[in-house]
Amino acid sequence: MASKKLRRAGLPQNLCERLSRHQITTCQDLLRLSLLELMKVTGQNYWKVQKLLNTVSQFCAPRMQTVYEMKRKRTMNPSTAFLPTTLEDLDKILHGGIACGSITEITGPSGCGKTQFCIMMSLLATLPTSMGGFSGAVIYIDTESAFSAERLIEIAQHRFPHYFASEEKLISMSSSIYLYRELTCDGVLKRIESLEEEIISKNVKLVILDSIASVVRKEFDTKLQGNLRERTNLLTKEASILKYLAEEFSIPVILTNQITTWLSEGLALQADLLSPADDLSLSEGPSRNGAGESGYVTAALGNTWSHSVNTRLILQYLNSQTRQLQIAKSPSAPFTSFLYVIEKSGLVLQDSGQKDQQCCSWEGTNPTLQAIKMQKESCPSRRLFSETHPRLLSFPDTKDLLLQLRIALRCNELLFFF
Ligand SMILES: Nc1ncnc2c1ncn2[C@@H]1O[C@H](COP(=O)(O)OP(=O)(O)OP(=O)(O)O)[C@@H](O)[C@H]1O
Repeated sequence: MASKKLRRAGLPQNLCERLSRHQITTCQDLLRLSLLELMKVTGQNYWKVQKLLNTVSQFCAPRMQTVYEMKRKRTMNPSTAFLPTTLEDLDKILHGGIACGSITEITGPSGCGKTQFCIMMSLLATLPTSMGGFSGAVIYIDTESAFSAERLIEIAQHRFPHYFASEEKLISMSSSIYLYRELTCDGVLKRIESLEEEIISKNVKLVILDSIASVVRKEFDTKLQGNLRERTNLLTKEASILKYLAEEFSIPVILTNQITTWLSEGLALQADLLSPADDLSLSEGPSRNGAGESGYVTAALGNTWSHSVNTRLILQYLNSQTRQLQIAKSPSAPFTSFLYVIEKSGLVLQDSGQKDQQCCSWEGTNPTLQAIKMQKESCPSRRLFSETHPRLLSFPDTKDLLLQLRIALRCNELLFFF
């Protein structure tokens, strides 16, 4: 990764200092220079500069490893491969919890518990290894000013009442969570770019970005020409840095995302404006299944972004109390869903009697249809958006429909409207 700091490449200290006086601090800065320029800034001869270039190139080139090495590392130290969520059944299906070395996205409508999940995970990462934690620090990038220190303490005291009985433990836990409030895209990118050194110096074992979508959606109106490309470039850059950090330090990276409702003909409505009472079904991927379903809810930020995340967990409402957690995308776990509630101790899965856990094979099935089918089966009383709002979807002019829908939502007059 070219943004790696030269100081980490094993170059002599005096050379690093000399280069930094010329604003050359990363591999990228150095590799951009010609041999002649390098000879000038380093004061070294042609051969030494050639050697320097080789060292730096090798340092930032991606390293190859065999599957055997990968497997051996995980077998030798299985507790470092996953961060347990302490939601037992979920951990079992995920082979131990949130995977290290990759990006996990938590997506869902507003208020369904994404931030609660992140706060809970940040607490869990600080726990000692004997309790399933990573005994490390956490970097929490908050783009919505949603993080609550009081809530963190409440979850800690109710989830682990014995361990957090003393104030000392609470202080130690809360001092290992480093919170950054970044309210602009530029701020988020700069923060992500500067994480490498912090991860090393603070012994960081988990990075959380809550949420990736909010700043991006605020700043990029994708209806304007060129904005979509710029937004995709930014997201791809952020994803690639976060993936690099996850892999390089073998830590989990958790991001939250919002949802978008797609109506027919590609018109999108930001569904995070909607409340649970609006009873929108949430499915992963497009639900145009030929049955005339022209409205669906999906994770925001588009298709390219969807490919950037390794694991996607969807949180959604079933009713005002009970919610559903779905493993919607995972390289190693099947599509599964669980029921959960949010309590003082954070997210709690419903007991096995009420648990809504179903596994299915993806082979030979359309994942979208499978998701919709499972959702219908798991809660027959809930119906798809297109079923509950047939008149809405047969509205002749989609632009007009969208306008009316937005007005109805703002005026809280959905019932009247329908
Ligand atoms: N102390 C608590 N006890 C029980 N439930 C709580 C408590 N605090 C918050 N909640 C629940 O958590 C919900 C808020 O969840 P959260 O803040 O994680 O939403 P979110 O998915 O991050 O939403 P957004 O996308 O708008 O940020 C509340 O609606 C409430 O149901």
